[in-house]
Amino acid sequence: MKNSQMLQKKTAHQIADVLIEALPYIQRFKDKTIVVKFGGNAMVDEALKSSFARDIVLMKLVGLNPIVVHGGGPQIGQMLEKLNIKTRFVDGMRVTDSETMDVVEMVLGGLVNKEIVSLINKHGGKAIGLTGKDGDLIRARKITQKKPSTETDASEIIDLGYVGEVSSIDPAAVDMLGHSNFIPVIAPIGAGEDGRSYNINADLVAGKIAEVLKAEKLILLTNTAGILDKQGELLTGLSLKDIDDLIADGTISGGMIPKTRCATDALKGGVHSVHIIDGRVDHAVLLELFTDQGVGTLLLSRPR
Ligand SMILES: Nc1ncnc2c1ncn2[C@@H]1O[C@H](COP(=O)(O)OP(=O)(O)O)[C@@H](O)[C@H]1O
Ligand SMILES: CC(=O)N[C@@H](CCC(=O)OP(=O)(O)O)C(=O)O
Repeated sequence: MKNSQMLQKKTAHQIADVLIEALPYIQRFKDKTIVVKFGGNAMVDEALKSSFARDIVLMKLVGLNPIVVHGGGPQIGQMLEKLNIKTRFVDGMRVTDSETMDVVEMVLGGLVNKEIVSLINKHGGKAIGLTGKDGDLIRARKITQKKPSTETDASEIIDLGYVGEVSSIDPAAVDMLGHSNFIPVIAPIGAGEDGRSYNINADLVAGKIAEVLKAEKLILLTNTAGILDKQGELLTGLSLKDIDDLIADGTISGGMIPKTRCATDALKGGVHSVHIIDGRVDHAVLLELFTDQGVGTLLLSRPR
């Protein structure tokens, strides 16, 4: 046999090995709901966006029920900059006045949502984009943030404007789509009791949706290898108690705070596992779901 033929044969066998490695995972997760949050920072590279979209299409084709929730923080930031509107964050939350809210709704519900929908469709899926307003999916309530150092001082309450948390989810629309041929793609905007739109951190929305849909897994893609310790080393497995300790000692900060808070809420609400994984890695979602190695940080309600 020629060298090139031998090489081809080896590659074919390697492909077969990979497929067989995936088989027990495909069987285990068949018909299970997997909520995947696609983060703004993991969303800036064209090739990665395309590999993400293909992962989602493959998940659906092999019988899983993927639900995509997306962010778009960097994209909102770019648009605000173009429009000369200043922006700032408090503990990972964007302070959102009425003008900023209009931009958030246009960018998340328009540009970003439709881009992801188009990419999934381009790769053979049938995605349907929703904001929390569609089908009355997400009701929001305004949140206020206290300055951590002066928790008892009422004058230190910071008004974040139109920033919300999820007050309720009506999963009917997502359930209907997910259990048919469609892949729901959700932008994190909620409707307030006052009829206004509220800007909700996408991780919080993903966590609540996972909880309400009784998802098997919640996968949060981000722009780091996972949760890192103070030396920058990846923490591969964490329990609820570990997370509390890491927030208290400042190891987890900034945008990682809402991410881990939503993870703990989801775990307490019955989601089996939460994975914080590196969205900068090609096919990160498939690696997590269908290979023995797993990637990133696995969060479980109790230590293993
Ligand atoms: N312990 C930690 N491990 C990893 N990242 C952390 C940690 N603490 C804070 N961060 C910050 O959190 C960021 C991820 O949050 P964020 O930027 O909101 O992500 P995304 O846009 O993907 O939702 C990381 O890029 C990092 O700067
Ligand atoms: C309240 C709040 O901060 N909302 C976020 C919503 C988008 C988001 O969460 O995007 P990422 O997942 O890309 O960070 C924002 O305005 O940036």
